[in-house]
Amino acid sequence: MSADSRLLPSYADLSIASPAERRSFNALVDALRDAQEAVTRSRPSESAARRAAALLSEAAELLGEGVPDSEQLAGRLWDEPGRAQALAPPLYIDDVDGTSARGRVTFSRFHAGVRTVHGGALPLVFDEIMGRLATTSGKPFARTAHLTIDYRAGVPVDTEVEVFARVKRVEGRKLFLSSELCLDGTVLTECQGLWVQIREDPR
Ligand SMILES: CCCCC/C=C\C/C=C\C/C=C\C/C=C\CCCC(=O)SCCNC(=O)CCNC(=O)[C@H](O)C(C)(C)COP(=O)(O)OP(=O)(O)OC[C@H]1O[C@@H](n2cnc3c(N)ncnc32)[C@H](O)[C@@H]1OP(=O)(O)O
Repeated sequence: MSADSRLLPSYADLSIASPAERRSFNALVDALRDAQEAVTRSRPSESAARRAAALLSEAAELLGEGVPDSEQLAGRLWDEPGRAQALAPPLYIDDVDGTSARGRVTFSRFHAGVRTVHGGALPLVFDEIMGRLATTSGKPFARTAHLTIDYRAGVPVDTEVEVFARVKRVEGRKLFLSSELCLDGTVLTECQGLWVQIREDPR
């Protein structure tokens, strides 16, 4: 995937990894997501569960202790869905300008509560798209200060839904944003958020 700088936060650093390193790391994160989903969907025999656990442990051992967080790639591959970290659902951000953002996400059973998406998984997507909107187009680094979620209807798994976000108003360092997750034009979940631009960039 080629980076579109308009979609990236002002402080995004794409030079953190070479294209080959980015591709191979992203493939690893995809495989991790697949493993999360496969474990969630499975009801393995005792021996299959033990064998799968051994393979996953072997992968963790291969990766070792890791690097300091200032050098990790997870969460920093800005042009990859979900920034190449496996906690949040893979959000594709299609468009961001100074005042609005638009994306798509498909939740899977890994993120499900009872049949519909878990209420704790939805804020991951809102925080991600509003966080991106709060920090693109030359805006300084800002942190989430407050989120309010309204769950209007259950969000289905294995179904692509659209996510929209906009800046409602700016008061000094405070950015008030709103966002909603929609299926076929119906709002399923909505979120109001406050981002505060921090006084000093800690990174
Ligand atoms: C999903 C897993 C991801 C794993 C990723 C791995 C690696 C990542 C690597 C790089 C990632 C980089 C970017 C990530 C991109 C997106 C992430 C989304 C962003 C976040 O996920 S970030 C984490 C969660 N976030 C926090 O960790 C914030 C903790 N907190 C603070 O850091 C401070 O609290 C702060 C800075 C918020 C304010 O502190 P401060 O000292 O600068 O300002 P102060 O307190 O003076 O407030 C100034 C004015 O805001 C009002 N105000 C403040 N708080 C309010 C509240 N809660 N409700 C209502 N009003 C509030 C005051 O009332 C005052 O208003 P007024 O000026 O009118 O009086």
